Amino acid sequence: MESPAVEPAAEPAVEIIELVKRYGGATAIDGLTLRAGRGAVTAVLGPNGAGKTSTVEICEGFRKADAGTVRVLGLPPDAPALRPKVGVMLQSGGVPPAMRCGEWLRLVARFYARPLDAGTLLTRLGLSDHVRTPYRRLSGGQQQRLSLAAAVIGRPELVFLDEPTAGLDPQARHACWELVGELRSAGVSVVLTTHHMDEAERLADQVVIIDRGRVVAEGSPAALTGAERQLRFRARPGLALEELLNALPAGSAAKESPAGHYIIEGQVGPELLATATAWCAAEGVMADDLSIERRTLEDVFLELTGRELR
Ligand SMILES: Nc1ncnc2c1ncn2[C@@H]1O[C@H](COP(=O)(O)OP(=O)(O)OP(=O)(O)O)[C@@H](O)[C@H]1O
Repeated sequence: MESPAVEPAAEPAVEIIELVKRYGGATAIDGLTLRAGRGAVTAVLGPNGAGKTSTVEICEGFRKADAGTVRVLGLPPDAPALRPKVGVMLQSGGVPPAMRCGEWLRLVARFYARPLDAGTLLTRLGLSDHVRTPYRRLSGGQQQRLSLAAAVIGRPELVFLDEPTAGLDPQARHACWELVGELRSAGVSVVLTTHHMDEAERLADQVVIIDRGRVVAEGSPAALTGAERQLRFRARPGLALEELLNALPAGSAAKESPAGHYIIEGQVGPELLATATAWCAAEGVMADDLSIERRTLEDVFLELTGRELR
Protein backbone atom coordinates (compact mmCIF):
# COMPACT_ATOMS: atom_id res chain seq x y z
CA MET A 1 0.00 0.00 0.00
CA GLU A 2 1.24 3.46 -0.88
CA SER A 3 2.08 5.49 2.20
CA PRO A 4 0.28 8.83 2.43
CA ALA A 5 2.24 11.82 1.20
CA VAL A 6 3.90 13.59 4.08
CA GLU A 7 3.41 17.36 3.92
CA PRO A 8 6.75 19.07 4.43
CA ALA A 9 6.70 21.25 7.57
CA ALA A 10 5.85 24.76 6.40
CA GLU A 11 9.04 26.72 6.16
CA PRO A 12 8.89 29.86 8.30
CA ALA A 13 8.48 33.21 6.56
CA VAL A 14 11.56 34.41 8.42
CA GLU A 15 14.08 32.30 10.25
CA ILE A 16 16.84 33.91 12.28
CA ILE A 17 19.38 31.77 14.09
CA GLU A 18 22.01 33.11 16.50
CA LEU A 19 22.13 36.52 14.83
CA VAL A 20 24.88 38.91 15.90
CA LYS A 21 25.26 42.56 14.89
CA ARG A 22 27.93 44.88 16.22
CA TYR A 23 28.33 48.59 15.72
CA GLY A 24 31.96 49.45 16.51
CA GLY A 25 32.60 47.83 19.87
CA ALA A 26 28.93 47.63 20.87
CA THR A 27 26.91 44.48 20.38
CA ALA A 28 23.39 45.47 19.30
CA ILE A 29 22.15 41.94 18.50
CA ASP A 30 23.57 39.24 20.66
CA GLY A 31 22.70 35.74 19.43
CA LEU A 32 19.06 36.35 18.55
CA THR A 33 16.99 33.40 17.33
CA LEU A 34 13.41 33.70 16.09
CA ARG A 35 10.99 32.26 13.58
CA ALA A 36 8.11 34.15 12.04
CA GLY A 37 5.39 31.82 10.77
CA ARG A 38 3.99 31.79 7.24
CA GLY A 39 0.67 33.57 6.92
CA ALA A 40 0.96 34.84 10.48
CA VAL A 41 1.41 38.27 12.01
CA THR A 42 4.55 38.35 14.15
CA ALA A 43 5.07 41.39 16.39
CA VAL A 44 8.58 42.16 17.57
CA LEU A 45 8.54 44.20 20.78
CA GLY A 46 11.38 45.64 22.79
CA PRO A 47 12.52 48.78 24.59
CA ASN A 48 14.32 51.54 22.69
CA GLY A 49 17.65 50.28 21.44
CA ALA A 50 16.75 46.60 21.95
CA GLY A 51 17.74 45.80 18.36
CA LYS A 52 14.37 45.61 16.59
CA THR A 53 15.19 47.86 13.64
CA SER A 54 18.64 46.31 13.24
CA THR A 55 17.07 42.85 13.12
CA VAL A 56 14.36 43.84 10.67
CA GLU A 57 16.77 45.75 8.42
CA ILE A 58 19.09 42.73 8.28
CA CYS A 59 16.10 40.64 7.16
CA GLU A 60 15.31 43.29 4.55
CA GLY A 61 18.87 43.10 3.24
CA PHE A 62 19.68 46.71 4.22
CA ARG A 63 22.24 45.80 6.88
CA LYS A 64 24.78 43.00 7.07
CA ALA A 65 24.92 40.55 9.96
CA ASP A 66 28.24 39.88 11.71
CA ALA A 67 27.28 36.29 12.49
CA GLY A 68 24.32 33.94 12.42
CA THR A 69 21.89 32.76 9.78
CA VAL A 70 18.95 34.64 8.32
CA ARG A 71 16.51 33.12 5.84
CA VAL A 72 13.63 35.08 4.35
CA LEU A 73 11.08 32.90 2.55
CA GLY A 74 13.87 30.32 2.54
CA LEU A 75 16.41 32.63 0.85
CA PRO A 76 19.28 34.85 2.00
CA PRO A 77 17.99 38.41 2.64
CA ASP A 78 19.85 39.89 -0.34
CA ALA A 79 18.53 37.33 -2.87
CA PRO A 80 17.16 39.23 -5.92
CA ALA A 81 14.30 36.67 -6.09
CA LEU A 82 12.92 38.18 -2.87
CA ARG A 83 12.34 41.64 -4.32
CA PRO A 84 8.93 40.98 -5.89
CA LYS A 85 7.82 38.91 -2.89
CA VAL A 86 8.68 41.18 0.02
CA GLY A 87 7.18 44.55 0.96
CA VAL A 88 9.08 46.89 3.24
CA MET A 89 7.92 49.85 5.29
CA LEU A 90 10.91 51.65 6.73
CA GLN A 91 10.80 53.61 9.98
CA SER A 92 11.45 56.81 8.00
CA GLY A 93 12.56 58.20 4.68
CA GLY A 94 13.37 56.40 1.48
CA VAL A 95 11.23 58.74 -0.65
CA PRO A 96 12.74 61.64 -2.67
CA PRO A 97 11.47 64.84 -0.95
CA ALA A 98 10.14 66.45 -4.15
CA MET A 99 8.34 63.33 -5.38
CA ARG A 100 4.57 63.69 -5.44
CA CYS A 101 2.64 61.22 -3.33
CA GLY A 102 0.69 59.58 -6.19
CA GLU A 103 3.68 59.66 -8.52
CA TRP A 104 5.78 57.76 -5.96
CA LEU A 105 3.21 55.07 -5.40
CA ARG A 106 2.73 54.52 -9.14
CA LEU A 107 6.51 54.33 -9.57
CA VAL A 108 6.79 51.68 -6.83
CA ALA A 109 3.88 49.77 -8.42
CA ARG A 110 5.83 49.44 -11.68
CA PHE A 111 8.31 47.09 -9.98
CA TYR A 112 5.62 44.47 -9.47
CA ALA A 113 3.80 42.15 -11.87
CA ARG A 114 0.30 42.46 -10.34
CA PRO A 115 0.21 45.58 -8.20
CA LEU A 116 -2.86 46.82 -6.38
CA ASP A 117 -4.49 49.93 -7.80
CA ALA A 118 -2.58 52.97 -6.50
CA GLY A 119 -5.64 55.24 -6.46
CA THR A 120 -7.69 52.77 -4.43
CA LEU A 121 -4.87 52.30 -1.94
CA LEU A 122 -4.40 56.07 -1.56
CA THR A 123 -8.11 56.43 -0.86
CA ARG A 124 -8.01 53.54 1.65
CA LEU A 125 -5.25 55.28 3.54
CA GLY A 126 -6.84 58.74 3.41
CA LEU A 127 -4.32 60.20 0.97
CA SER A 128 -6.58 60.85 -2.01
CA ASP A 129 -6.48 64.63 -1.40
CA HIS A 130 -2.69 64.54 -1.45
CA VAL A 131 -1.99 62.75 -4.70
CA ARG A 132 -0.14 65.80 -6.06
CA THR A 133 1.49 66.82 -2.77
CA PRO A 134 5.30 66.52 -2.71
CA TYR A 135 6.52 64.05 -0.08
CA ARG A 136 8.26 66.76 1.96
CA ARG A 137 4.97 68.65 2.34
CA LEU A 138 3.09 65.64 3.71
CA SER A 139 2.62 65.55 7.47
CA GLY A 140 4.54 62.89 9.41
CA GLY A 141 1.47 60.68 9.66
CA GLN A 142 0.73 61.08 5.93
CA GLN A 143 4.32 60.12 5.09
CA GLN A 144 3.90 57.02 7.26
CA ARG A 145 0.72 56.07 5.43
CA LEU A 146 2.39 56.50 2.05
CA SER A 147 5.22 54.20 3.19
CA LEU A 148 2.64 51.65 4.28
CA ALA A 149 0.93 51.87 0.89
CA ALA A 150 4.28 51.39 -0.85
CA ALA A 151 4.99 48.31 1.28
CA VAL A 152 1.79 46.53 0.27
CA ILE A 153 1.11 47.74 -3.29
CA GLY A 154 3.01 44.84 -4.86
CA ARG A 155 0.83 42.15 -3.23
CA PRO A 156 3.85 40.78 -1.36
CA GLU A 157 4.04 37.36 0.29
CA LEU A 158 5.80 38.89 3.26
CA VAL A 159 5.67 42.44 4.62
CA PHE A 160 8.02 44.07 7.11
CA LEU A 161 6.46 47.01 8.93
CA ASP A 162 8.78 48.94 11.23
CA GLU A 163 6.63 50.83 13.74
CA PRO A 164 3.80 51.21 11.21
CA THR A 165 1.53 53.24 13.48
CA ALA A 166 4.11 55.46 15.19
CA GLY A 167 2.74 58.99 15.12
CA LEU A 168 -0.55 58.07 13.45
CA ASP A 169 -3.85 59.53 14.65
CA PRO A 170 -6.47 57.04 15.90
CA GLN A 171 -8.32 56.97 12.55
CA ALA A 172 -5.14 56.18 10.61
CA ARG A 173 -4.10 53.62 13.24
CA HIS A 174 -7.37 51.78 12.77
CA ALA A 175 -7.01 51.94 8.97
CA CYS A 176 -3.54 50.41 9.33
CA TRP A 177 -4.83 47.66 11.65
CA GLU A 178 -7.58 46.87 9.15
CA LEU A 179 -5.06 46.62 6.36
CA VAL A 180 -2.85 44.28 8.40
CA GLY A 181 -5.91 42.15 9.20
CA GLU A 182 -6.71 41.92 5.49
CA LEU A 183 -3.13 40.97 4.64
CA ARG A 184 -3.32 38.19 7.20
CA SER A 185 -6.65 36.97 5.83
CA ALA A 186 -5.08 36.89 2.37
CA GLY A 187 -2.32 34.61 3.74
CA VAL A 188 0.41 37.27 3.72
CA SER A 189 3.09 36.91 6.40
CA VAL A 190 3.60 40.11 8.37
CA VAL A 191 6.52 41.00 10.63
CA LEU A 192 6.03 44.26 12.48
CA THR A 193 7.75 46.14 15.24
CA THR A 194 5.78 48.28 17.62
CA HIS A 195 5.89 50.05 20.95
CA HIS A 196 2.12 49.76 21.29
CA MET A 197 1.31 46.70 23.35
CA ASP A 198 -2.39 46.97 22.54
CA GLU A 199 -1.49 46.85 18.87
CA ALA A 200 0.54 43.68 19.32
CA GLU A 201 -2.20 42.12 21.43
CA ARG A 202 -4.81 42.97 18.83
CA LEU A 203 -2.92 42.06 15.66
CA ALA A 204 -0.30 39.47 16.39
CA ASP A 205 -0.51 35.69 16.23
CA GLN A 206 2.94 35.56 17.72
CA VAL A 207 4.78 38.08 19.87
CA VAL A 208 8.54 38.12 20.28
CA ILE A 209 9.92 40.32 23.05
CA ILE A 210 13.55 41.25 22.65
CA ASP A 211 15.85 43.03 25.05
CA ARG A 212 19.52 43.87 24.69
CA GLY A 213 19.65 42.03 21.38
CA ARG A 214 18.22 38.74 22.63
CA VAL A 215 14.77 37.15 22.71
CA VAL A 216 13.45 37.18 26.27
CA ALA A 217 9.97 35.76 25.60
CA GLU A 218 7.83 34.58 22.73
CA GLY A 219 4.41 33.10 22.17
CA SER A 220 0.87 34.06 21.34
CA PRO A 221 -0.44 37.09 23.27
CA ALA A 222 -2.76 34.74 25.22
CA ALA A 223 0.09 32.38 26.14
CA LEU A 224 2.32 35.28 27.24
CA THR A 225 -0.30 36.98 29.38
CA GLY A 226 -1.62 33.73 30.87
CA ALA A 227 -5.06 32.87 32.17
CA GLU A 228 -4.68 34.24 35.69
CA ARG A 229 -6.70 37.21 36.72
CA GLN A 230 -5.66 40.16 38.84
CA LEU A 231 -7.56 42.53 41.06
CA ARG A 232 -6.44 46.08 40.43
CA PHE A 233 -7.30 49.38 42.07
CA ARG A 234 -5.93 52.84 42.64
CA ALA A 235 -5.68 54.40 46.10
CA ARG A 236 -3.39 56.66 48.08
CA PRO A 237 0.23 55.49 47.89
CA GLY A 238 1.87 53.53 50.69
CA LEU A 239 -0.96 51.24 51.88
CA ALA A 240 0.23 48.58 54.38
CA LEU A 241 0.15 45.66 51.96
CA GLU A 242 1.50 43.16 54.52
CA GLU A 243 -1.66 43.65 56.57
CA LEU A 244 -3.81 43.20 53.50
CA LEU A 245 -1.89 40.06 52.58
CA ASN A 246 -2.53 38.58 56.04
CA ALA A 247 -6.24 38.99 55.45
CA LEU A 248 -6.21 37.50 51.94
CA PRO A 249 -6.51 33.79 51.09
CA ALA A 250 -3.21 31.89 51.30
CA GLY A 251 -1.15 32.05 48.12
CA SER A 252 -2.20 35.60 47.25
CA ALA A 253 0.32 38.27 46.31
CA ALA A 254 -0.06 42.03 46.46
CA LYS A 255 2.10 44.79 45.04
CA GLU A 256 2.07 48.54 44.52
CA SER A 257 3.43 49.39 41.07
CA PRO A 258 3.74 52.25 40.28
CA ALA A 259 2.92 54.30 43.41
CA GLY A 260 -0.80 54.35 44.15
CA HIS A 261 -1.58 51.48 41.74
CA TYR A 262 -2.28 48.18 43.49
CA ILE A 263 -2.34 44.69 41.99
CA ILE A 264 -3.49 41.59 43.84
CA GLU A 265 -2.82 38.18 42.35
CA GLY A 266 -3.87 34.70 43.39
CA GLN A 267 -7.23 32.92 43.38
CA VAL A 268 -9.14 35.99 42.27
CA GLY A 269 -12.67 34.97 43.19
CA PRO A 270 -15.54 36.21 45.37
CA GLU A 271 -13.64 35.55 48.62
CA LEU A 272 -10.57 37.51 47.61
CA LEU A 273 -12.67 40.37 46.25
CA ALA A 274 -14.78 40.57 49.42
CA THR A 275 -11.73 40.43 51.68
CA ALA A 276 -9.85 43.09 49.76
CA THR A 277 -12.77 45.52 49.63
CA ALA A 278 -13.62 44.89 53.33
CA TRP A 279 -10.01 45.61 54.24
CA CYS A 280 -10.09 48.84 52.20
CA ALA A 281 -13.33 49.86 53.96
CA ALA A 282 -11.84 49.17 57.41
CA GLU A 283 -8.80 51.29 56.48
CA GLY A 284 -10.97 54.10 55.12
CA VAL A 285 -9.42 53.59 51.69
CA MET A 286 -11.43 54.34 48.56
CA ALA A 287 -10.42 51.77 45.93
CA ASP A 288 -10.77 53.70 42.67
CA ASP A 289 -11.03 52.05 39.25
CA LEU A 290 -11.37 48.66 40.90
CA SER A 291 -11.28 45.99 38.22
CA ILE A 292 -10.59 42.32 37.69
CA GLU A 293 -8.49 41.76 34.61
CA ARG A 294 -6.04 39.40 33.07
CA ARG A 295 -2.42 40.51 32.90
CA THR A 296 -1.84 42.66 29.86
CA LEU A 297 0.99 42.34 27.43
CA GLU A 298 2.30 45.61 28.84
CA ASP A 299 2.51 44.01 32.33
CA VAL A 300 4.48 41.10 30.89
CA PHE A 301 6.69 43.44 28.87
CA LEU A 302 7.55 45.59 31.89
CA GLU A 303 8.20 42.54 34.07
CA LEU A 304 10.62 41.17 31.50
CA THR A 305 12.36 44.34 30.43
CA GLY A 306 12.20 46.44 33.61
CA ARG A 307 11.16 50.03 34.12
CA GLU A 308 14.41 51.91 33.63
CA LEU A 309 14.64 54.15 30.57
CA ARG A 310 16.94 53.10 27.75
N1 LIG B 1 24.12 52.61 12.35
C1 LIG B 1 24.38 52.48 13.65
N2 LIG B 1 25.58 52.80 14.17
C2 LIG B 1 25.86 52.64 15.47
N3 LIG B 1 24.99 52.15 16.38
C3 LIG B 1 23.77 51.81 15.93
C4 LIG B 1 23.40 51.95 14.56
N4 LIG B 1 22.14 51.53 14.40
C5 LIG B 1 21.72 51.15 15.64
N5 LIG B 1 22.71 51.32 16.54
C6 LIG B 1 22.63 50.96 17.98
O1 LIG B 1 22.23 49.61 18.08
C7 LIG B 1 21.29 49.44 19.13
C8 LIG B 1 20.01 48.85 18.57
O2 LIG B 1 19.39 49.83 17.74
P1 LIG B 1 18.04 49.55 16.96
O3 LIG B 1 17.73 50.77 16.16
O4 LIG B 1 18.14 48.25 16.26
O5 LIG B 1 17.03 49.42 18.19
P2 LIG B 1 15.43 49.44 18.23
O6 LIG B 1 15.03 48.31 19.10
O7 LIG B 1 14.89 49.47 16.86
O8 LIG B 1 15.15 50.81 18.99
P3 LIG B 1 13.90 51.85 18.88
O9 LIG B 1 12.77 51.21 19.61
O10 LIG B 1 14.42 53.02 19.65
O11 LIG B 1 13.63 52.12 17.44
C9 LIG B 1 21.11 50.81 19.78
O12 LIG B 1 21.94 50.89 20.90
C10 LIG B 1 21.57 51.79 18.71
O13 LIG B 1 22.13 52.93 19.29
